[in-house]
Amino acid sequence: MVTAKICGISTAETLDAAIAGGASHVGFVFFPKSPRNVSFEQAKALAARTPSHVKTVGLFVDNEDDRFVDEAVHWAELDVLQLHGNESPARTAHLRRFAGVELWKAVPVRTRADLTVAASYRDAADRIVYDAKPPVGADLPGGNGLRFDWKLLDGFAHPLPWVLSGGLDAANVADAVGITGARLVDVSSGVEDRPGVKSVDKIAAFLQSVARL
Ligand SMILES: O=C(O)c1ccccc1N[C@@H]1O[C@H](COP(=O)(O)O)[C@@H](O)[C@H]1O
Repeated sequence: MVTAKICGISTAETLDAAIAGGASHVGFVFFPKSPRNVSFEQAKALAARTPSHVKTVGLFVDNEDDRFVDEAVHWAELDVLQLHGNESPARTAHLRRFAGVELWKAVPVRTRADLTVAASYRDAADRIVYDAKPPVGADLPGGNGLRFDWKLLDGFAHPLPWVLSGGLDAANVADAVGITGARLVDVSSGVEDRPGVKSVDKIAAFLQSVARL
């Protein structure tokens, strides 16, 4: 069975579409530069609307403020902390202990050599999120709708359970899963009409594609 996370949710309508479509996870972005950024209050209200079988994920990027991360996670009662910046293994391990919830660490991928970084998070994270490495100078380290060469994962000895992300959409997710063997996929841009504006129809179509796998 393949499950899916819909990331960058900021409205009740799109949250409901993700839940109705069978998402296993929904993500809330706490990164002011992102068009999907949400406040503590928004995240708390959305998380409270989410049934317990759907796990809630708070996404942070290079946040130095332990208290901000901890308060966001606990105030909104989130299940998972996703770090999507340049957080070192030591910083990742620290935040995992501090927040006391499951932790996912993003690893940016353009070449096979990039994958070797994942092993350094073996004792620091619970899951690796493979995402496309953004171009130099990009505003966001993720959520850019860019994919990497999925064949790079062929034969790779994953150090931890993992998530496939980067440029997925309803039309390509079957190929992505077929090539990589991913059991959990994560999408943001591919279910939007424009950056930060999620589409109920695209969320439904993506989750239908995943349900057919
Ligand atoms: O979604 C964002 O705005 C975001 C901002 C900063 C870092 C990561 C972000 N999203 C994550 O990026 C990947 C891929 O997204 P996309 O489907 O290619 O748009 C995914 O893990 C999102 O959770």
